[in-house]
Amino acid sequence: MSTAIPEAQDPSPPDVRPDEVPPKRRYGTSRVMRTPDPEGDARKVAVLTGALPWLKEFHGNVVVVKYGGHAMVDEACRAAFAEDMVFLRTCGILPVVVHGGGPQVSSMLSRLGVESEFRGGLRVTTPETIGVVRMVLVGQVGPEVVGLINTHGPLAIGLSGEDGGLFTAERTTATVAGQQVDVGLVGDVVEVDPTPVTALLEAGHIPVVATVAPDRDGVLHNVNADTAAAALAVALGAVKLVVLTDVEGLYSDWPDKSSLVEQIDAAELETILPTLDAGMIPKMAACLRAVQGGVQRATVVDGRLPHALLLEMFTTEGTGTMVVPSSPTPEEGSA
Ligand SMILES: Nc1ncnc2c1ncn2[C@@H]1O[C@H](COP(=O)(O)OP(=O)(O)O)[C@@H](O)[C@H]1O
Ligand SMILES: CC(=O)N[C@@H](CCC(=O)OP(=O)(O)O)C(=O)O
Repeated sequence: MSTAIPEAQDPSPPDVRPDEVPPKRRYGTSRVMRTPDPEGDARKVAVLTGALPWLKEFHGNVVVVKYGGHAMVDEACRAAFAEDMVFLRTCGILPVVVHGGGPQVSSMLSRLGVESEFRGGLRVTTPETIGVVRMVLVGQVGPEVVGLINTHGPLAIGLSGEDGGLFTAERTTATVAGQQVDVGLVGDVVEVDPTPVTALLEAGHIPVVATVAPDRDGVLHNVNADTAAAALAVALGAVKLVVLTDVEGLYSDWPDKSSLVEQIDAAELETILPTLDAGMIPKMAACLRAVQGGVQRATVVDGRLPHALLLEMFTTEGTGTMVVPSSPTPEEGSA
């Protein structure tokens, strides 16, 4: 008995939408003639082969990407961010997104007639405003980030620190001029149960995490997204934490733009941390926490530049500020 060969159907794979059919090389009658461009070709080949060591290094590993609220404002950048996440996943890397949304929370509070106050980079959060923080992060920004990624196919799934016991928070304070000051219902992450995130990764998804979390008594806390991203990166054994924000990186002499720090080790960062200002405090503290917790690299990258993340991850030069573990002292090195 012969098996009937099904008639040839539309050759496009079913998950490619008609308006997204990638440019194809054509064989047969409709050939597109290329203009010879040996220099251009050599550049393309150099970029592709230059990415190989990084593709090998990151393949099969978790990379936590903190997507800051200030990096979400431009449409082209949002689309590039979504492409980058899908690019990583398609390369066999496991991206986990932890999103912020500070400006979006502030704008909602201001529509409700509430002025935002930050101390040491942390939002002063009251029993009245925590509901607004949850509504904006879990109900608005999270689904928007999921939707952006899912224009490429059903990859992203959103969850928050409340889901599946992901985060347990503990009330924390902010540091202002060396003093600990109260900021209300703001938490640090003291426990992570990564199971809900690893289950999504194993199922081929891109988890998108919003950062509100209950404390041990079930009281909801507002967790800074940089802090949560670092805690999650450590718990997942991520190889890298990438923080997308609205500056080129860390300036040693803020706001002097010529003082961009390309690389800093954990010991140096620990020393300068008390001198930092505003939003950079939780951000750099998070990078420090990540590398001290075993994440090999934590980088702060300018999310206003489309595809800065790809540049950072797949080129030797990288971009932004990279935090690396402290080099061992001579005694430690010889031990
Ligand atoms: N030393 C510094 N280097 C870079 N940026 C700094 C520094 N000190 C303060 N900043 C400010 O921190 C901001 C980033 O923090 P934040 O606004 O909280 O970002 P995000 O919303 O991405 O978390 C920068 O836009 C800049 O205004
Ligand atoms: C305690 C605290 O400050 N929480 C932040 C959570 C969102 C966040 O971190 O957003 P960005 O990453 O965009 O700054 C806030 O309420 O603004």
